[in-house]
Amino acid sequence: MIRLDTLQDDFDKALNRLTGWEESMDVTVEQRVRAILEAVRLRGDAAVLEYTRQFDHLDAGALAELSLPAGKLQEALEGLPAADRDALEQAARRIRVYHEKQVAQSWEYTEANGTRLGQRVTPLNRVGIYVPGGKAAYPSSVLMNAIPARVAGVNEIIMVVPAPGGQLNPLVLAAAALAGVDRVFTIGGAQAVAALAYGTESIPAVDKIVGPGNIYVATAKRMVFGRVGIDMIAGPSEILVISDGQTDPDWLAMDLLSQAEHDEDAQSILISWDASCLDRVAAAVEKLLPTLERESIARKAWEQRGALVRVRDAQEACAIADRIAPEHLELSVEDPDALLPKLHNAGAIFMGRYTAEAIGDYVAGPNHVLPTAGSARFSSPLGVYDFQKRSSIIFASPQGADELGRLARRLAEGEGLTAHARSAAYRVRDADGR
Ligand SMILES: NC(=O)c1ccc[n+]([C@@H]2O[C@H](COP(=O)([O-])OP(=O)(O)OC[C@H]3O[C@@H](n4cnc5c(N)ncnc54)[C@H](O)[C@@H]3O)[C@@H](O)[C@H]2O)c1
Ligand SMILES: N[C@H](CO)Cc1c[nH]c[nH+]1
Ligand SMILES: [Zn+2]
Repeated sequence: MIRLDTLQDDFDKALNRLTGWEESMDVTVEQRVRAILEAVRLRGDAAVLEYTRQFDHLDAGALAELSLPAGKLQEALEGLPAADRDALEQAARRIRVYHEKQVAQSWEYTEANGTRLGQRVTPLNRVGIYVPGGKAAYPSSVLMNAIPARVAGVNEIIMVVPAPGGQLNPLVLAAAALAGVDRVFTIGGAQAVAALAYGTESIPAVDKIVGPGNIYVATAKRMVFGRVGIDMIAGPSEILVISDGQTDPDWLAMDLLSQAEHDEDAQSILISWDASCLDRVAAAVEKLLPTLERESIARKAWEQRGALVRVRDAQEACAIADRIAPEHLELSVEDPDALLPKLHNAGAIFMGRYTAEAIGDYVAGPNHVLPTAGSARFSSPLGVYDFQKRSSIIFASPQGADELGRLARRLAEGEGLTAHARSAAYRVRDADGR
């Protein structure tokens, strides 16, 4: 963990070192991912099987063996303890209700000359959803990925999830049944992203890949963008807490650790203008770390990428948070609404002391697939809009063709594009279509 103070001389440099980790990222990650993508592109199923053996210690003779039949998903749902099923169903319902508000509708308007202009919204045809599974199982990510896709009306949802050593949490399968996933392959990492992007003998290429993952997954998605759509860079988790020093330090420490326990690459930052708050939370983190099941992951993340930042006031805290653009931003202060107008860059904002980031991870309703690594400056949470696309609609009446054709011809001539000018002019009354 690093301690920073905005009053120190090298504050800017230190903050950049802390958060600009993509630039300092081991170049071998990029090289390794590139090699995996290329192997899958050229050798399809065989390469996917090799990497699955290597990274997930899962041996299969053919990729078909890594495809889960729908019956198995339903069986998992029916076999859940009642309390688990109830929690999953309540989460699914809340996520669906929230996302239904995001549905965009087609629209159209008509001009006086009969020209009609509009935008047609249609769902994507086939999407790939990545559900992480290397260090932990994420049934919640199944719901967060698949429900907005279903709400948008996507035709086919193909899910990939690694099953290290062949182990798969039944909640993951049950969530897939509940959310209406069409096909599941137990593959993960860059090889799964490549299979979805390029297609293999057994896995059809998709139109877009969405979902969170570790640095290998996030890098692979970035590299296949263009060949397929992607939602965003949703890499290792991040939390930034702004505290006024009045929240129980154990609460704050556990909020920081909740994201640290995801991954050694996760990031947890606390910002406060109350120096004693930083000390109390630092002590609470040390006290609570040994109580975690995933202590070693959380400790590594806290040691490598954790930070306690002292600022002069709330205004400065917001300016720094905006600069970091964290995935999750907790405003653990008396009046979070007063800070909101000063904040622009964050995947999700958790308002007030009682709003633990963890409820957003599971049940609040908004999506937990969120931009990381500063990409909240230009990306949004995963949503129904990621699964819808828009086509412009243009209908010209004879009178509209006449009026707009004259203008278009003029502008086309200005560009020296004769065919454009004549194409428009053919529909202009009394024009000779020169
Ligand atoms: N930003 C978000 O919205 C969000 C949401 C949920 C989870 N997450 C993040 O998702 C991640 C989940 O990570 P995970 O590791 O548990 O699961 P994962 O499924 O993302 O990664 C596991 C895969 O990584 C690949 N891999 C591991 N080591 C490798 C190596 N040395 N070389 C090449 N490939 C390798 C393997 O193929 C393996 O199948 C965490 O970082 C978590 O913080 C982010
Ligand atoms: N915090 C993660 C997003 O960074 C989502 C998650 C799923 N399960 C627990 N947490
Ligand atoms: Zn989490």
